[in-house]
Parts: sequence; C-alpha cells; structure tokens
Amino acid sequence: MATRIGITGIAGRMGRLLAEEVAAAGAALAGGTRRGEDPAPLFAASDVVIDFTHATAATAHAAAAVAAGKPLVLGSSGLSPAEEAAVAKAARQVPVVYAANFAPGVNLFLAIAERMAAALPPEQYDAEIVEMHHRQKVDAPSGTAVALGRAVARGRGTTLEAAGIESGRDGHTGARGTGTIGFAALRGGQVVGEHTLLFAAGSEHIALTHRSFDRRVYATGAVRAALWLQGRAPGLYDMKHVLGME
Ligand SMILES: NC(=O)C1=CN([C@@H]2O[C@H](COP(=O)(O)OP(=O)(O)OC[C@H]3O[C@@H](n4cnc5c(N)ncnc54)[C@H](OP(=O)(O)O)[C@@H]3O)[C@@H](O)[C@H]2O)C=CC1
Ligand SMILES: O=C(O)C1=N[C@H](C(=O)O)C[C@H](O)C1
Repeated sequence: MATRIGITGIAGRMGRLLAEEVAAAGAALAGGTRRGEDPAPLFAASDVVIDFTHATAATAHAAAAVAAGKPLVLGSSGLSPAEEAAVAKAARQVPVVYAANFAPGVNLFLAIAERMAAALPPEQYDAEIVEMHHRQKVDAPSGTAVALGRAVARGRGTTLEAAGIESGRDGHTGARGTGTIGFAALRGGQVVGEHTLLFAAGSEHIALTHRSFDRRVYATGAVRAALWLQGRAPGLYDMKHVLGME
C-alpha cells in the first residue's frame, strides 16, 4: 500500500508543490490542512505528515504527531528556542526530520562550511552570511542562514550563541567583534533562496554561494524525507541523515 502523506498548510507555496511531489513519488495524499484547522484528523489519516507552515505552528503540529503516534517532517523556519525544544521533546516519542533546507546542495554546503570554519582561524577570518529571498518571506535571517552560522560555530568548536551574532548592522555599531558571525538578509522580488558564506581576512576572501532556482527542490527533498521516516525509531533527524551524509 502506498505511504499516506498528509500536508499541513497545503494551500501555501510549499504546500501546493508538496502535494504534486507526493503524487510524483507514487505516495498517496492523505489530505491537508489550512490555517486555523484542527490538525488531529489529518495526523490520524496519515502515515507521515509534512509541515511547511509557520514557526508558531510547530509546537502544535509536533504535539499532534505525538498524540497520533505519527512521524513528522518539519521545514518551517524561524523557530524560537522554546519551539525548537518542543520539537526535540516530541522527537523522543516519534521520529522527526527537522531541516532548515531540504535541497541536497545546501546540505553539502553545511558540511563544507563546518570544515572551512575549522581550517580558518577566527582571529584572522571574519565569517559573514548573506541571504536573499522573495519579498513574501516573513522571517530573517533565514533558517538556512542560521544553520550555516551554527555550522561555522561548530567548526570553530563553539556555539552560535557563544560566538556572538552580528545581525542587521545599522547606525553606530562599533567595530566588528573578533570571532562573531555576521548575518545580512536581503528581501526582494521572487528570489527562491540564495545563501553566501564569506570568510574575509586582511589579504584574502573566500566565499561559497548556493542558489535555488525552483522551490520544488525543497518539496522533492521533504517527500524523500517522509518516505525515509517510515519504520524509523523515534529521534530528531536532519536532512544529512536522509541523504546518508552522516
Ligand atoms: N526547510 C526548507 O527547505 C524550506 C522551508 N520553508 C519554510 O516553510 C514555511 C512556509 O513557506 P511558504 O510555503 O513559502 O509559505 P506560505 O506563506 O506560502 O505558506 C504557508 C502556509 O501555511 C499556512 N499557515 C500559516 N500559519 C499557520 C499556522 N499558524 N498554522 C497552520 N497553518 C499556517 C498558511 O495559511 P494561509 O494561506 O491561511 O496564510 C499557508 O497555507 C516557511 O517557514 C519557510 O521559511 C520554505 C521553503 C523551504
Ligand atoms: O521561505 C523560504 O522561501 C525559504 N525558507 C528556508 C529558510 O528559511 O532557509 C529555506 C529556503 O531558503 C527557502
């Protein structure tokens, strides 16, 4: 029997593409919800649910996954520490793939970012992350930019919070802090998603850029993650697990 996949926020930009990719993968669309609807019936009718809606919905959707005993693929960005903690708690009872970006190239980028950061001393190389997205995006910096920042911090043997964040500089900011990680977010037009990680030293710069031209790449990855979750033990997984990049 085909895997039944449910989609929260099915009328959204990602929701519509996810429905197409469920069919393309030979799975069955169990149904979808719109904003304000009770997610419980969808979780009950699904083998796995994919959630690309909004950060503020993540806690309720994680709770619905636990109540129904169903795996969850979570792609929403901009989650607060409390919302991420709620997802991690749910993942003790059901398997969850939570990824900032479901594009394979970005997940390779994250791995390379960590290695670059480990090789380039923070006293000499300032790490700056620049992202650009479509004018409708409601959170900044993007989830992917935050994931890149976390990868750089990991490579440097620290955390993003401990390294220090310089985001959205404006006015009399003072000089850049050594070892901090900088973020800049651009919004305009219909840019699907662009991320650049720059290491800037006195005598050289090295930059890596990823560009998505079609958000279908995220939908394909999320459906792949949903199918990969079938039969998994409870736990908090990432796209690198789905792609076998661990
Ligand atoms: N991890 C990844 O690879 C990717 C992540 N994303 C993330 O996915 C999310 C959705 O993006 P996108 O599809 O472009 O956004 P859209 O605004 O196009 O779609 C979001 C959908 O979710 C619904 N929704 C909004 N808030 C809630 C809520 N509180 N509860 C239930 N449903 C809700 C909306 O309903 P309504 O229409 O009524 O507002 C809408 O149908 C964003 O957080 C985005 O950053 C996007 C692409 C890739
Ligand atoms: O909102 C988007 O569109 C995207 N959101 C994700 C993010 O915040 O990183 C992934 C991708 O960049 C598109």
